[in-house]
Amino acid sequence: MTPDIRPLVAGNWKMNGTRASLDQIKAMAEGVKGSLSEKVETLICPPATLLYVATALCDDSPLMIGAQDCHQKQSGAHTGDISAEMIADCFGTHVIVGHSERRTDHAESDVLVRAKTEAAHAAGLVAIVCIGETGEERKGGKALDVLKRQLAESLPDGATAENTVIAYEPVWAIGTGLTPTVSDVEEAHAFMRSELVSRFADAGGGMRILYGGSVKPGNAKELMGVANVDGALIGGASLKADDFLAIYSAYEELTA
Ligand SMILES: O=C[C@H](O)COP(=O)(O)O
Repeated sequence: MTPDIRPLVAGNWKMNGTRASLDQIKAMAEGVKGSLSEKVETLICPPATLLYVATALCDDSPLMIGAQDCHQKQSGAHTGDISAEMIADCFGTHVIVGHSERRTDHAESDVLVRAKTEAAHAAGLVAIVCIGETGEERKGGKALDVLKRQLAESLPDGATAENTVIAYEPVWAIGTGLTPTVSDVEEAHAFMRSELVSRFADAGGGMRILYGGSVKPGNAKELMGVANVDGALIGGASLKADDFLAIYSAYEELTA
């Protein structure tokens, strides 16, 4: 955690979820209604097909709804894509950009991620910008170099603590059940914080830096308690309300 930064517990449903899964969002929306929500923000990013109906379900809940990607342009001939404006039009508040699965499956570069981040900002959305090294890069001692490059090239100059969240997701930890050691997480987050402060000054000091990669109810308290870890970006464990709420509840003790 970082003093004075309100953590964000965010779920990324990836290509999972149909209308039948809306019950889980309903349960999450109810489950986050207590007083902890004043200290910790929550967000679920379902597939785009569920975005509009999911935001309607969260009308009277602090649970926010976001999207998993956006196109860098406002509109036009881009079959299959959705724009940041469309997400805002569905009452989405956030959009994930540069997830490693997008970088790999769709060859997305840092330059493109930066353009998508700018598009998100222009539409009034918070961009959750994902970065992280591969297993090979970590083994080769290059993890921090990769983070430095991705931060420098994926973030636009207009990034602020209000419009941008960083999500550090070591690629080798995603969906594998593996997590970095606490000291590796601490080192990576301290490094990202110093990079952000050196480029964005106070805004960099206030930007949230989430950890993502095999976050579960069983390891949430330990990971979320690390210095400069300002929340989580959760994949598999965000599909079920019980797991998501158990991770969120780790903050009961952390913020006590
Ligand atoms: O966006 C979420 C991450 O890719 C983490 O996924 P995971 O929690 O299933 O490892």
